[in-house]
Amino acid sequence: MAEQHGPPAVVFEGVVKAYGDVRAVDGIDLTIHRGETVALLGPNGAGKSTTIGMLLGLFPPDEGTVEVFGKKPELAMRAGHLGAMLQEGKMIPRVSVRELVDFVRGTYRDPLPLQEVLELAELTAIADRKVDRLSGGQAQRVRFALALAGDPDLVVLDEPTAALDVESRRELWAAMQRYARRGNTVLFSTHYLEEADDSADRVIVIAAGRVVADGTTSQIKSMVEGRTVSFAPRGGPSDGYDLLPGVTAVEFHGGRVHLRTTDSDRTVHALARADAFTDLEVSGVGLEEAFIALTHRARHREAAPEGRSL
Ligand SMILES: Nc1ncnc2c1ncn2[C@@H]1O[C@H](COP(=O)(O)OP(=O)(O)OP(=O)(O)O)[C@@H](O)[C@H]1O
Repeated sequence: MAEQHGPPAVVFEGVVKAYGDVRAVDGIDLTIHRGETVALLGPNGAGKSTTIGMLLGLFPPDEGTVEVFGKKPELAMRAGHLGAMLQEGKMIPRVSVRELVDFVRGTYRDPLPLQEVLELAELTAIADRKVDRLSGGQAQRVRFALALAGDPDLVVLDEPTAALDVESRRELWAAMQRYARRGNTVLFSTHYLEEADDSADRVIVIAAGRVVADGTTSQIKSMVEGRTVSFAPRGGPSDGYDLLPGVTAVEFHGGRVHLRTTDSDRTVHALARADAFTDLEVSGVGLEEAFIALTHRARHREAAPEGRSL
């Protein structure tokens, strides 16, 4: 992480945004420090785009405050601190990559040199090509170049690799990492833990409008790895599931006990010795299950802050 001078890159405090009855963002607090590369990870409809929209000052929160480098987002945007690459965004046809990038540079007070933008976004070789003749991956790198043109301190990318093939993803991430290595701050949203793992220092997991986990990729991965052992407890749930070998989390839903475990063999052996179950199932923990479990846990903590004892 770069040395900290001045206010953090991003601060959200108690931020809420609702669309009718849907609380798209439901009380988010977070701080992103200068120089961090942060992934906002979450399933469809988690609230990632709404969070990013408020961060860019596209619309205000209903409650709470958002600050970017200590300023309101609109002011940070106007001062050239922020560059954005959003999900949609048509490009003007019939101009070359170089002309388009140069045109957008011209709208900023203190832009990056043209060659530097083209190099950072790996566009030098295709600078003379018309923008309506590009592959999906190349067009996405042009959008990335446009986000960098004003030499922003923070660049925000909303699902930048959606609909890209593997090679185009790799090229876009390489471009993003080159920019981050200059000491800039990067925030991107994604559905994929692998992308976060390859490119981010930190992962903020959002589900149902809340931050449900925040840590390094290895911390987040350890929540996702392992297996779930679930069963109907014989004679009703009892105490001490959390003391079984390998068990890292215990949840109750649908009349069943769900144990997250790092060693399902030993967990199942211990349960069998205690003759504690019927209808046992062992399954891997995918990202979707991890999101659900994390969301469930966040809600549970809120409903019973002292936690449920077994
Ligand atoms: N303009 C809108 N009007 C009504 N509901 C909206 C609007 N924008 C978002 N929502 C709802 O708010 C919730 C959060 O949506 P958001 O787009 O922020 O999620 P997301 O995490 O970015 O999802 P995705 O990964 O699918 O882009 C969803 O339930 C969505 O349907």
